[in-house]
Amino acid sequence: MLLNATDISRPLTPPTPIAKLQVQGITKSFRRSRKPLTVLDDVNLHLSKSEFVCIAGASGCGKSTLLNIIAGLLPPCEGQVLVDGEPVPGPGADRGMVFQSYTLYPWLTVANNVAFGLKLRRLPKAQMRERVGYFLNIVGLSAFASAYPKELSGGMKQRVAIARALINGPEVLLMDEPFGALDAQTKEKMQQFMLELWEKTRTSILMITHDLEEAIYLAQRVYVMSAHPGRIQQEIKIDLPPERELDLKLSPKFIQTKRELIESLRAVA
Ligand SMILES: Nc1ncnc2c1ncn2[C@@H]1O[C@H](COP(=O)(O)OP(=O)(O)OP(=O)(O)O)[C@@H](O)[C@H]1O
Repeated sequence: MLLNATDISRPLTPPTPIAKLQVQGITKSFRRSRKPLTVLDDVNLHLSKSEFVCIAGASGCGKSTLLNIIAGLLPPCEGQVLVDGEPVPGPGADRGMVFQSYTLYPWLTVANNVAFGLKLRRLPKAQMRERVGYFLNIVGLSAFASAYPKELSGGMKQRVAIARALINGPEVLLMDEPFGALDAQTKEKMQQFMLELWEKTRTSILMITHDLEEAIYLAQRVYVMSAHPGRIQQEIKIDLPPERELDLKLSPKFIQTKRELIESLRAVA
């Protein structure tokens, strides 16, 4: 279902009474050649509890900038980010982040990479071991606890990064093109893995992707961003069953949804 943005200064779908994540009026400018460049202009969106939402948009429209602001890694010029109705002043354990590039520490084992955030929180060792074991099991890497990142495939590295983000019990998992560097087959496996993970954990997930099929396959809603400046232009509700197998990608409804999304992206190009 395609919702047109008649007034982009307002959120397209009103958030549930208290959204898990709310982005209100975010504007961001950078200085380029001594002139201000507005990259994001009055961006509003929300993520409900246990929802999986994707953001799609042309390269350079400000998706990563937006996600970095939500993560608290960049300050906005205007606007605010709220988690459970509370404004967040900077980075926090309530928002876990997974980046496109592999960000594991090469000198640490898989288990120690996953445990890294917990070590900063000085949890007791036994509790730490138990939590690491639990999340390694969730991402299917129990057998690789003692391996080093160089011994892992790209998909396995991203599963470690996801476990590392989840172990801190974030309210929201933020993912910036996490499978962008993977080959098509591994990517499909990771998409299935993400759906299984989401079913198991019901974590609220906000994910950026260039891949329209990926967005439709994974998300319940897709925000389409326009560029120069970056704005939320449209919101597409993905009206597909919650249980999704790969064959769904060949169904008429999936193809129709993809067509809507392509047209939506063309309209904002
Ligand atoms: N620190 C910075 N200083 C100046 N300009 C920046 C900075 N960071 C991002 N930009 C500019 O902001 C715009 C948006 O960049 P951003 O990386 O957020 O886009 P994107 O939609 O994530 O792109 P892609 O899909 O290619 O990753 C680009 O024009 C980029 O050059």
